[in-house]
Formats: sequence, C-alpha cells, structure tokens
Amino acid sequence: MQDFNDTIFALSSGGLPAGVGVVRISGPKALYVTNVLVGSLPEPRQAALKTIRTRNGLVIDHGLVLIFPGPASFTGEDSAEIHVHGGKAVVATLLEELAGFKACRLAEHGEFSRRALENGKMDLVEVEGLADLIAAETEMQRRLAVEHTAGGLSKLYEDWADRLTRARALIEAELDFADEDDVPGSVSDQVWADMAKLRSELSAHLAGADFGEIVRDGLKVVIAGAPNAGKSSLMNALARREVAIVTEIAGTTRDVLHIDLNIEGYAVKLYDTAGLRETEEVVEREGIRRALKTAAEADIILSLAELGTPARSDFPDFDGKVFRIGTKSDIHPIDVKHYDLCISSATGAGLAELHQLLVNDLLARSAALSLALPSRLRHRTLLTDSLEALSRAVTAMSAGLDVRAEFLRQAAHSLGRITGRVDVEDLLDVIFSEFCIGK
Ligand SMILES: Nc1nc2c(ncn2[C@@H]2O[C@H](COP(=O)(O)OP(=O)(O)OP(=O)(O)O)[C@@H](O)[C@H]2O)c(=O)[nH]1
Ligand SMILES: [K+]
Ligand SMILES: [Mg+2]
Repeated sequence: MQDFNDTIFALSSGGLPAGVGVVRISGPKALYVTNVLVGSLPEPRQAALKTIRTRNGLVIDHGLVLIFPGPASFTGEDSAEIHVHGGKAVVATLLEELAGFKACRLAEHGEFSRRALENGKMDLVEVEGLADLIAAETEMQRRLAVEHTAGGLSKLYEDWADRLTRARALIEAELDFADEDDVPGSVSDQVWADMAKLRSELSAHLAGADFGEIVRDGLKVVIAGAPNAGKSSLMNALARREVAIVTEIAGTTRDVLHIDLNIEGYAVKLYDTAGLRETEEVVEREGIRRALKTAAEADIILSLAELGTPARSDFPDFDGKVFRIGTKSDIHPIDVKHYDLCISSATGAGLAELHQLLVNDLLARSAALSLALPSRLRHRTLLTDSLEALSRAVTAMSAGLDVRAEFLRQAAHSLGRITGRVDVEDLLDVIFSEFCIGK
C-alpha cells in the first residue's frame, strides 16, 4: 500500500445522493487524467465549467473543474477537483473511469492527508487536528480542533524543542572548552535558569491536558446509586426521550447505557448504570460490576438516592467529583442538609439546576485556559516524557554536564515526536486509520 507513484482519487464530499459530489485527484498523473476527461485544463486554482467525458466520448456530467499544480496544493502534489452532480451513478461512473487509467487507484483512508504530511504541508498535530475537526460535533470540539489545525500548538512545541537544542549546544560548547581558563561560568547559569523556566511552562501546559481530553472526548458523567433511586428516570428526563427502561422493580437496569449531550457547546457523555446493592443474582451482579467500573472512569458522579434514604458517597477508586442528588422531590420533603441538590424527574423540578451544576463544573475546569491544549493520550505521554527528562537535566546538579546535556536531548526528542519531526513512522498507520477515504 501507500505507493507514492500512484495517482489517487476519491469522493471527498459526503454521502450520496447530494447536490454536489467533489472528486479529488492527486499524484503525478492528476493533471493528465483531468485533461483527458475534461478536454482542456482551466487556469490553476480557477474554477471552470467543463463537460466531463469518458475516454469513449460518453458525457458523464457537466461540472466545475479546478487544478492545483504542486506544490501549491493540499497534498503538495499536482491535484485536481472535479465537481459533479452528487448522483450515485454519476459519481460511480466518474470513479470507474478514473480507475481505468494506469497507476491510478482509489485512495486509502487518510491518504490525501498522509501525502500532505509526507510533503511537509502539515505536521502530525495538524493532521490529528484535521481528523478532530471533521469529527467535531460540538462548538468546543470544533474550537479545540481548529487550534490544532492552525499550527499554534505545533509552533509552541517546536519553539520549546529549539530552546532545548540551543541550551544543549551551549552546554556542549562549554564542555569543549572545559580545559581552558576563560570559560564564562555565567553562560551555564543562564542556560539552567532558562531550562527551569521551560520546565514550569511545560508543566503548566501539561496541566491543561485533562481539560483538553474532556473537550475532545466529552465530560463523563455517571448516574449511580441504589436500585429504584430514579437513575434511569433522570437519564430519560435529560435525554428527553425513553432511552432506558423504567419500572418499579428494583434492579431493572443491568447494562451501562449512554447518551451524548451538548451542554453549552461542550460534549457530555451521560451514563445510566445498574443500582448498587448486595445481590446473589448473576446478571445483576455483572451489571453492578460494570456500574462500578464505569463510575471509576467518570469525571463526575451523580450519586442518586431517594429523599429520606441515605446518599452514597463511598465510590471505590474514584478521585473525581461526587454530587449528592436527592430524588423524587414531588413525593418527599426537600432535604438541603444531606444533598447538594433535590430533583424530581417526574415534574422536572431541579433539572435546570442540575444542568447549571454541570455548566459551572465545565467552566471551573476551563478557567483561564485557552483551547491550545493537548487533547490526546499521545500528546500527554510525550509531554510527560519530555518534562521528566527536562526535570532530570535541571535537578541533576551533581551529575556531569554531559549527562545533563543528554537529558536535554531526550526532552527535545520527545517534543519532536509530537509534531512528527522525528521517527514517527510506526505511528502513522494508527493515526491515519482514523480518517475516512477522501481526506
Ligand atoms: N414520584 C416519582 N417517582 C419516580 C421519580 N423518578 C423515578 N420514579 C419512580 O421510581 C421507580 C424507579 O425508577 P427508575 O428510574 O427505574 O430507577 P433506577 O434507579 O433506574 O432503578 P434500577 O435501574 O432498578 O436501579 C419507578 O417506578 C419510577 O417511576 C420521581 O421523580 N418521582
Ligand atoms: K427500577
Ligand atoms: Mg435503572
């Protein structure tokens, strides 16, 4: 796969039928095949209305044609776009015609973006940002992804890597002149002062990764509590539809159910779980095991208890936030002493306040942060590696300068891996498999 001598093509617009279908072509023969199909090429980057024909002269459609001679194209190669009417047969005929040319084939997942990466048009962070931008469903997901595609984050990492490399060069220069008497000791002092500063910048940036991941993947909110506390009823009330089965039988919910909410532009994943209690019943026990596992991975637990019964607050292995929610306020007196909030899924009382509770929580997490945040485990891992190496370089005062310089090299290397400046070949398949064909 991934032969760069091939010319690739794909439908880059959405599902058919549609008003327009955009077929993108990229590679050494892109301009040649376009010329054959449309008779003559338009000026670069200027749309022209053309008749698109098979090589046998059969008219496929009339549509706009654009050419982008490399390297001024998305992929960096010669590229073209043919805009036809988005009918299934129209697009199928055009794709079939393209496949008939020698060394022309349908693109694989993410292959256009991969070529853009290989040709230096984008780096890894920008490519990942593009995948996130296309997948974004909420406003905050979109904003986060735009930060990544715009190259701001890449620039930050590259500036840091450059600072590390410069520091190392200065240290190594000092090592080379170590035998001489007139080594200015203050150079070294300045370097280490700057590296200590870089360490705090990196550490502050890494602290934003939690929120970055929440924006990208959604805030995980888990509804937990005793059987019949009204968990599934709350889920349905928030979803405004009957997602979960509700009955008066304790132990109704077994599987973990989940819905996606959009709260003030943030993605929120809400989970309904089995009621927690001691039981010998095999299926219910499995449900409870899953409930506890889901709760352990939550950002927030809504711990439900019917008003008048004690609220749980003892979730094992959980270091997120627990809100104690008293339920069925329509049939019980409100209790502000034992609960953070009292609600009734039956009447809707307290649900606006619950919504506001989640909004406030998201705002508190986002406080004073821009959205230029690391948002993937891959970023977090490499930033952590870099920070660790940098910390060692800064704190290993008694170690030799050569050892400390080596730690600086490692710190720069980890940063370089984030944007893909250094050996990332092994990662590419993983990253591009997320893309669909035509990107
Ligand atoms: N009056 C009143 N009844 C409610 C309210 N919420 C739930 N109920 C009732 O309480 C019972 C249990 O509700 P569920 O939503 O199934 O409770 P659950 O916590 O999901 O129960 P399990 O899945 O069995 O753990 C049902 O009969 C609901 O109709 C409420 O706000 N007011
Ligand atoms: K129930
Ligand atoms: Mg339930």
